[in-house]
Amino acid sequence: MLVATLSKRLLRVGQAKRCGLSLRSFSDAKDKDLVLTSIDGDTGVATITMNQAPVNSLSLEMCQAITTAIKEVESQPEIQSLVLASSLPGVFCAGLDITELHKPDEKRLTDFWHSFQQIYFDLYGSRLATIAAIAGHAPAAGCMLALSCDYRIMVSGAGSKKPSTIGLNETKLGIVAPSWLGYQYIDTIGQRQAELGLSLGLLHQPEQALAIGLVDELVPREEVLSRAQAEAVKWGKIPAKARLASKMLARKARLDHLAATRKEDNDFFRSFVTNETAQKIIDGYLQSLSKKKS
Ligand SMILES: CCCCC/C=C\CCC/C=C/CC(=O)SCCNC(=O)CCNC(=O)[C@H](O)C(C)(C)COP(=O)(O)OP(=O)(O)OC[C@H]1O[C@@H](n2cnc3c(N)ncnc32)[C@H](O)[C@@H]1OP(=O)(O)O
Repeated sequence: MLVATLSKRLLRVGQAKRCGLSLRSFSDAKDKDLVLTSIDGDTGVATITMNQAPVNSLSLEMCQAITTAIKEVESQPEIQSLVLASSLPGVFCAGLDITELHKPDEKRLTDFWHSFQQIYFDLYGSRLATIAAIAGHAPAAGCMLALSCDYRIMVSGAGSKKPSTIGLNETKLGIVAPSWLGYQYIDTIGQRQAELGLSLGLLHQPEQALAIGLVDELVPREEVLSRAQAEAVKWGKIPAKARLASKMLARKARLDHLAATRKEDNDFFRSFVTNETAQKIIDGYLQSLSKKKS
């Protein structure tokens, strides 16, 4: 459906190359592709679409695929803006893939957290203007992806029986968000709302998320992607160097801090997750997710 809706406006690889662009289009995508990248040939806006059913959870491979896609787009000097979207109806990204944390292999766990940190560097620090098209749930690390963008457009909850939610719900699971993610939250919604949200593990419905500044706009579901792409065109027209310098005013110190403490952060994560108590929590949480289904 998404492919059909968009393909008219997207470049095939050959066309992209003739325009000096060399990204894959949706029409070249294989079902196994974890993310799909396309460029609108008219506007030059790139769209990276997360495509890992059922919930776009961030496995090691998914994190690496997102990073590769961002780097691929960034390597095209003509492209100034990027939309991050999901191909799944109702879910933007369910956060970290919890199965990565369950009885983990230490080496893979280290690589996994490294790849998650890398998304923070690549997306939060991107030279591109980045717009999140949040047409579904975005808990925890899913919220982090949205927070790492410059502008967030979410599906409206009006009239929906089960509105999508966004927020950092880690404490509800008995865990704590890493400090760099916590600071992203504070920097975006302010100290008080972040304290409330983090302490209570709140997942906000769209109207509440808009009220506290966690997202910037709400639109009906069918308009989320097109509205994000239109916003990306607007951001792409701002002089790039000035736009990037302004972004870095707010973000550079945070990025530098994680760069300087990256290994400690990974060591802490690894020792936290492999601890027996955390493993019990993770085990229980995985069971509760599958029980919910049955
Ligand atoms: C939990 C302990 C972690 C310990 C970590 C320790 C240290 C520090 C790290 C701190 C940072 C954490 C950041 C995170 O991102 S933690 C992950 C938080 N994410 C969530 O709590 C979301 C969980 N998922 C949901 O709430 C829902 O799935 C949903 C996103 C609202 C979508 O709902 P729905 O459409 O109804 O889909 P289902 O619930 O039926 O799920 C379908 C399918 O997907 C599996 N699944 C869902 N989420 C995850 C996930 N995050 N990781 C892996 N798998 C997930 C779910 O189990 C179903 O699978 P089956 O079809 O096989 O049953």
